Amino acid sequence: MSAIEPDFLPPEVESLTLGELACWRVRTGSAELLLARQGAQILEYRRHGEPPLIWLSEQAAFRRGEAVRGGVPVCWPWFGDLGRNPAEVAAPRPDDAPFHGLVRTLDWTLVEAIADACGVALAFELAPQALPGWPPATALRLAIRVGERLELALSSHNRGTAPVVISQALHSYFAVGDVEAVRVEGLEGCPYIETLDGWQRRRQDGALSIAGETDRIYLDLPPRLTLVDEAWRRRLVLEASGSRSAVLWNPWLDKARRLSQFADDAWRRMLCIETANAMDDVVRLAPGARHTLGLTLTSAPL
Ligand SMILES: O=P(O)(O)OC[C@H]1O[C@H](O)[C@H](O)[C@@H](O)[C@@H]1O
Repeated sequence: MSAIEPDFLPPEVESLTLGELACWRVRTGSAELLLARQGAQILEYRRHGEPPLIWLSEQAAFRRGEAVRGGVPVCWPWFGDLGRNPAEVAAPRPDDAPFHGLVRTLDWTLVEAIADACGVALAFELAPQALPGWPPATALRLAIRVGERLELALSSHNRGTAPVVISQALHSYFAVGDVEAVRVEGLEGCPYIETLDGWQRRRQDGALSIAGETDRIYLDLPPRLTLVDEAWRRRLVLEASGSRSAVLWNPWLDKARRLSQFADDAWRRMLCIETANAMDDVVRLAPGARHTLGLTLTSAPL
């Protein structure tokens, strides 16, 4: 695994520094992507002449050791509170287990940046030994393809001799015109865990509208979810692979005031739909096995 030297980046990829973070801006004929080395975190994605698809907080702080609010933080090798995960995920438990795992604040290595007629392909890697306190030898690679659409593929490869169980998420913050005028289709009839009411198991009735704080883990999902945005007259289509679960999150008014890097009224402009492997959908990797969590994002006018 060797890092790409800045001189070998294609002209579509520009290095820049935002606050304390090394970043890249990728410009293709159809879209622009901003991303940080820390966490291999996508910060923003927009197609030319359109509002952003992936939201970046107006109060984003670009600090070392802290995930940037917005974009697509990678949650791995556990999602959320480790203590809430199935016991098999919690097995190699570090003493101080941060929320959303270990990798969103580490520096990944950019190992690939290739431009072609359709866009730009990038890949980041994180070596197994990068995770002190978490012994399983599991290598991570995040492949990103940016152009007319955005494609993400997060691969976990168990290079050790013991099985590894992980939970994870591509914690995508989607930009919306007005969260009170969106609905999410594809969840109908699916079971979910209502984390705001004792982690009870419930079942979704109809499409989901957002009318208050929302923090749910949906299970048994179909591959396609659609975010219908009436205010911006567009639909975002999320095609997941290697995943049957997703976390739907909006902090609403009260939690917005408690969140870091988040304006009091920013809840109205975002909705997280986090393509995941969570709870019943955790990933079991036998020695030598590999799993890829994928998301393809497209959008079309309503
Ligand atoms: O503030 P963070 O650690 O980035 O977490 C932000 C959010 O992530 C997920 O969506 C969780 O389900 C939420 O409960 C949490 O508030």
